[in-house]
Amino acid sequence: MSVTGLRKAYGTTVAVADVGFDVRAGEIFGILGPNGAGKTTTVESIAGLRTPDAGTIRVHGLDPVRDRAELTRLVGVQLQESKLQPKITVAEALELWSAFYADPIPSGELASRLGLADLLQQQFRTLSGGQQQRLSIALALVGRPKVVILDELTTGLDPRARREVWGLVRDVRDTGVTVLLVTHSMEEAQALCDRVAIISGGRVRALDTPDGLVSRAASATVTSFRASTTVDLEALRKIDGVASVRTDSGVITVEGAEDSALEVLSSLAAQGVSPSKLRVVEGSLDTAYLDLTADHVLETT
Ligand SMILES: Nc1ncnc2c1ncn2[C@@H]1O[C@H](COP(=O)(O)OP(=O)(O)OP(=O)(O)O)[C@@H](O)[C@H]1O
Repeated sequence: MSVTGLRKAYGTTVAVADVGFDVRAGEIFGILGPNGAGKTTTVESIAGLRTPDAGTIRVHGLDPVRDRAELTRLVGVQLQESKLQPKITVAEALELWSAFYADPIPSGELASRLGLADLLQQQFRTLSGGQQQRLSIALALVGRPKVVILDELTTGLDPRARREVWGLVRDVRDTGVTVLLVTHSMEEAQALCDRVAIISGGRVRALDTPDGLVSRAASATVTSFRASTTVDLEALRKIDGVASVRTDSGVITVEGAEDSALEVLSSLAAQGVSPSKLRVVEGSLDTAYLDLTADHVLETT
């Protein structure tokens, strides 16, 4: 799947200014970004649900606008907050969706794959958040798609239900389906995605593996320690690659590039300071994300 030069404005608001990326077959590709970044507009354009103003999208060679009918057979979509009729049962929803496809996955098989077998007669309104999400993934998979689009899949789920849903998404990927996942959650992107595009202000700001994004960020390494003697914090701030130095309740924390910890330790040695409770940890996607999405606002036409 490839997206090049995608642009979409609503009136004077430019939701997507210029977005491009390639998604490899069989990967979980994450689209991460703050509210209003243009994520939903991007994936709904890929699904053929919105018409871009400019740009080229190809999904297995198909143009989502021109080849809409064929595309719907190839792409399964679970859209943001997809709500079904409250009284529809799980079995009825699976049957209804199956009717759209020539060769659907049999309902019983799909229900047991997604842990819905005991819930078939239950009405949608009585399902828990996690069960509703499992059903929405099932509905996205009914037509044996090659690509599934999942938009804010685990928003509002408790930690156990989120992990369960993540396991299901990995299972889907492991059957060869390409997964395009929109998320706000750094933790989700780090746990689940093979590669992540960070979108902000309608543009791709970075695209890499989660680990690659962390190591590229200004705060790839976080070094913290206590010291019984005074530390020259200015000397630490001047070290090449150090992004920030702060003190909180006697703990000094230095964030910096990947190799900054060694430099920090040698500066402490030169100052005659021996640190205690020394910790050196890898920065998280959280800090990388904040570095990469700082201060981007949407453009206007
Ligand atoms: N149908 C629409 N009509 C008018 N403006 C829209 C429409 N859809 C989106 N927008 C605007 O376009 C911008 C991008 O919205 P979009 O939903 O694509 O972002 P998002 O990254 O998915 O946000 P969120 O994380 O909040 O869902 C926002 O400013 C939004 O208000």
